Amino acid sequence: MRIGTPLSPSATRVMLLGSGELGKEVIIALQRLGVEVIAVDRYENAPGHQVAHRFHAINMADPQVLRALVEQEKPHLIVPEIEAIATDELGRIEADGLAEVIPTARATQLTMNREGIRRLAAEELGLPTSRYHFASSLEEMQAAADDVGYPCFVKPVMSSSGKGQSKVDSADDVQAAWEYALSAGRVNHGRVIVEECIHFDYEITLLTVRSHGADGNIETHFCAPIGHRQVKGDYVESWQSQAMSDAALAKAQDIAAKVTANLGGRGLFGVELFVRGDEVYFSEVSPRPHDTGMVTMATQFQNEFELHARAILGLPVDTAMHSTGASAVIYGGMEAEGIAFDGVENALQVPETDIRLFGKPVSFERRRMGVALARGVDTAEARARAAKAASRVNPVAS
Ligand SMILES: Nc1ncnc2c1ncn2[C@@H]1O[C@H](COP(=O)(O)OP(=O)(O)OP(=O)(O)O)[C@@H](O)[C@H]1O
Ligand SMILES: NCC(=O)N[C@@H]1O[C@H](COP(=O)([O-])[O-])[C@@H](O)[C@H]1O
Ligand SMILES: [Mg+2]
Repeated sequence: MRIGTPLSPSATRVMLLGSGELGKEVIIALQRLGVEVIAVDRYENAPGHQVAHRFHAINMADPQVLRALVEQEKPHLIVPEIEAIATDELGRIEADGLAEVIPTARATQLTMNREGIRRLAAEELGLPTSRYHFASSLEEMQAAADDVGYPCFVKPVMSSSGKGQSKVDSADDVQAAWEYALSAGRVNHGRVIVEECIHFDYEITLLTVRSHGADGNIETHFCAPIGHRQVKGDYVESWQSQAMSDAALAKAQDIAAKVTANLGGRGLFGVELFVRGDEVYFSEVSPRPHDTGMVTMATQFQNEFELHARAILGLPVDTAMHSTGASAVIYGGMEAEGIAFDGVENALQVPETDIRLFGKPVSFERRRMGVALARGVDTAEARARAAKAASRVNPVAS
């Protein structure tokens, strides 16, 4: 792959589909390697729009609109950053040789729908997962919940960041969970997954990189496991590395290697796993950088965004850590446009900390607007520092 001067005809051109906080960092990493980047999102002034060579605000779920933009911009690589994209059209774009989809169009199709990735993992690859059923009506969901038992989790088949997800404690809660899934899912698909609750000791994201080795063959590299805590299906803090038994780590890496090998292509994947004792359960996988992986901005020589950029460009990668660290989310805390933040100077008084404010133009109560990063001698110190720094950043209406 040739990397030329950006905007020159010989430069590698990359189109990000989705340009939130994760895409913004990928764009910066790509630009540092001399790549020309076009940032696309559903709204103007998305975080990645603010740092790209060019940007567009389009409905990425509309196949014709997506196709027209790809034909206009002629990217060499398309890098999906969210799930809500016309992935079937990505398949046609790839098949027609218009651009290469990262990691593959098939991977984006399988992972945008929980049914695709869950059936692949559990039924084709035989990986351990929670017991589950899919349901398309309240009656089917009731039967599914009764079968997997209570408590159980209900999620729309197309959703992320916990949207539309409920923990159902008893049969009395089933109807409310069905209605919530239908109303809050990303796309109203009328279909949900009902999952047995795994009573895990801890959960991890295993960042897994598929990249070219010196001999040109694809190699699989693992980052150290990232522990995290979720509230209502959305991450609030993460740390690296999560202590694990050798047996559990080996199982986690084996699961991650199998699922990413099947999805194929090059790039970084976030493999989500639940761990109980030495048992490891596959939960889901993002074929792209992961929100909990923002901690790698404090802990690794090459953070997850740089690893993704390098892997997709066919460059060497190094997943080593230099420090123990943690991340803690900064929320909008209000519904307002163009908010500002007080207290950054107090936050940065906490030793070995840093912050990233994403620059989202509109704030919601629970919208992730930034993240605090911290290092420490151990994960307890790093977590306490990250949480303290995050708590000192106060959103204010401007
Ligand atoms: N079967 C389960 N057993 C126990 N906990 C679960 C189960 N399913 C989900 N959870 C909890 O809810 C969290 C979010 O679930 P999941 O990752 O499926 O949602 P999501 O909407 O895809 O979120 P994201 O896009 O942020 O990954 C998990 O990280 C875990 O803490
Ligand atoms: N769990 C997936 C995830 O964290 N995705 C990240 O959040 C952005 C959307 O944020 P928004 O909903 O605030 O627009 C996405 O663009 C991506 O960066
Ligand atoms: Mg998840």
